[in-house]
Amino acid sequence: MTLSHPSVVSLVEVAAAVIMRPDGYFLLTSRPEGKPYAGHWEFPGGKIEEGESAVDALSRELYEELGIQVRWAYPWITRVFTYSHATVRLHFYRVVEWEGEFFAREQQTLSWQIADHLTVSPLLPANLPVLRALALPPVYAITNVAELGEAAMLQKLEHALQQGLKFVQIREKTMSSASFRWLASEIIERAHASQAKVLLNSDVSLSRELGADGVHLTTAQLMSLTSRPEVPWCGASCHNAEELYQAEKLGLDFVVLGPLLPTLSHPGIAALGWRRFAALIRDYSLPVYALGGLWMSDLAIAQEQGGHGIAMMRAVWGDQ
Ligand SMILES: Nc1nc2c([nH]c(=O)n2[C@@H]2O[C@H](COP(=O)(O)OP(=O)(O)OP(=O)(O)O)[C@@H](O)[C@H]2O)c(=O)[nH]1
Repeated sequence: MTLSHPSVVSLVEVAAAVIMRPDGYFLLTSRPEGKPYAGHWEFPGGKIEEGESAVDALSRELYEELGIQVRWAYPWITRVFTYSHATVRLHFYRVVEWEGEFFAREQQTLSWQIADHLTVSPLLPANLPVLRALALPPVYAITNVAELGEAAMLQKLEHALQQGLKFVQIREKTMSSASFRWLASEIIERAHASQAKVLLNSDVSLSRELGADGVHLTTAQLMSLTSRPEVPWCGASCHNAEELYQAEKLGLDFVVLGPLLPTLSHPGIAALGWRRFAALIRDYSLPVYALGGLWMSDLAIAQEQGGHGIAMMRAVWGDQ
């Protein structure tokens, strides 16, 4: 027998789908008349029934609502949100393969959208951070002037931007302040010309001064801060559950979790491996980049394990 208590708020478990086309567009649907928040835009999905897994609920709902059969979906982020009518825990999945033609079986309106340029509104309030998460690219490149030198670093950056790189962290611990400023300005200018975002490692005020898109916090900064720095985008380096929890508490936009495999930059540090990575981020609310000894070909496995993408310091710059 279950005893209910007035102070215990029941949690409604929901599975929601980011149905992602190869061009980056995803499907939003408008909530039909008669439901709470009718007319608001949401990701297709619905409540998980008793005894049902989240992924089974997702498949069932997408068939009922849209007439498609899910072929490949992986877990992404999980967010809890309190409405006046209920507290919901939304298990977001990215659906990348499906069969069948889309058909609005519940009189909803369908619209394919891209994160940075949404043309429909209003969204369900719980979905605003989800849209921000979707604006984060899958590959996060970390600069490596220490090994490449400045000229080669800039040349490799140009090449990677042409190949579609959209997210860069400038992390140079041994450069003089003047050289660092020069290099950072050059990187920001080139990246912005390609609509790529640039974060500076650790320095909030320099990031603002140089017009970067935000800051990547070191683990020590993450653990000592009591509030999120006021920058457009803010991520942090994490290695364990305690650090992941702190990043969530500060309301950061994403984290990098590693090392996945042993790396040259952090010799002797125990590697997590994919199983531990997946366990640490199960039901986590922020997008997570896997880091440490990875190649571009590891992106698929990182996403299968619930990651948002991969971060790379060496492999991303190639040997061109
Ligand atoms: N499907 C979906 N639900 C969302 C999203 N964001 C969000 O806050 N929710 C909330 O999650 C809950 C899902 O309930 P629902 O009404 O869609 O579920 P359902 O299809 O099983 O409907 P039903 O109540 O008619 O059986 C609602 O409280 C809704 O407000 C979203 O992006 N997609």
